[in-house]
Amino acid sequence: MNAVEFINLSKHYGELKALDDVSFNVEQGQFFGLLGPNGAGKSTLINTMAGLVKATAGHVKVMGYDVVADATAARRALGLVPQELIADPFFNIRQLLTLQSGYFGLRGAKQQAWIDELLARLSLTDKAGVDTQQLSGGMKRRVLIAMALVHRPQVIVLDEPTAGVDVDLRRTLWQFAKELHQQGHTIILTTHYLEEAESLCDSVGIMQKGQLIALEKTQDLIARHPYRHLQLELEQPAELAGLLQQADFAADVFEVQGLSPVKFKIKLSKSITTAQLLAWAQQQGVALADIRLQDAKLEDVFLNITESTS
Ligand SMILES: Nc1ncnc2c1ncn2[C@@H]1O[C@H](COP(=O)(O)OP(=O)(O)OP(=O)(O)O)[C@@H](O)[C@H]1O
Repeated sequence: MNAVEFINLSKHYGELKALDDVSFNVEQGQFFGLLGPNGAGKSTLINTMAGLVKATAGHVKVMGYDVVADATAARRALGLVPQELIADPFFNIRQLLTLQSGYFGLRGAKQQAWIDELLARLSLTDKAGVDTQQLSGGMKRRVLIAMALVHRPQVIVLDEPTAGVDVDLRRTLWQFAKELHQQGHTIILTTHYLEEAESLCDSVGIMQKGQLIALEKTQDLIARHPYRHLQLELEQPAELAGLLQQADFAADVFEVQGLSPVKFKIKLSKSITTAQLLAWAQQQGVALADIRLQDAKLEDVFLNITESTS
């Protein structure tokens, strides 16, 4: 089953197409990364899903419920952790979470037990009685997460949750997100930290200029990337770029970056083998102190895709 369906979704602001006929699905149980450069349309897509932005055309369904026609059911299935806290500053954290529970008709001891668990998991237990206006930025971020999860939504959306947060909160957050995912929740994450996306997300979608330009399992997307990087350290300084231009595999060498007179970073085709490189170095009389081949990372793939389509 699909957790979220985006169906021919468009959002125009005058001439600007913030979303331009976007169609794709996020399957139930996925940890999905929504990536894209600034202004690509990620927040617009998420806000449309949460019913905060009205689409110019098209539909969004959350757990089968249309976010406009079945707004209440769709809202109940979704937990959005926004980038900023928009809440009454004069409530303390527990009051805020109890109030939020009330919006979903959730009351009683069982709900208070869940609020206690959320507070504990997000290291907020000590602060439960503190007014939100007295909280630091990182604490407010924790409250936002608790508010989004208070009704145990099936689909959890984390919109740039780690922008500007400290290492501790980052770890807490990822650990919690992984556990929620293991418990069967679908997680949609937008982030500019591609290392995080690579390690957490089983699938990613890449947006650019309001369109979806890639949608794939993270590992398949990385495996399809034609390049990798070679780190070379030489015993003696040498004009490596010139020598590589003469090699019979020169057409597969894309970039030679000198890090020092003896250290080089080379972008090359995956078709070149280590054996080929060693044979070439020996033939040229280039003595190697160290050789390291590094497969592409999600960041390389992301830059390659977004640069080639911009
Ligand atoms: N309320 C609005 N009025 C006019 N234009 C808007 C509005 N909201 C967003 N836009 C424009 O829509 C485009 C997509 O913006 P959006 O915030 O969805 O991008 P994003 O991918 O989330 O970017 P970022 O990574 O910077 O958060 C941008 O060009 C933005 O300026």
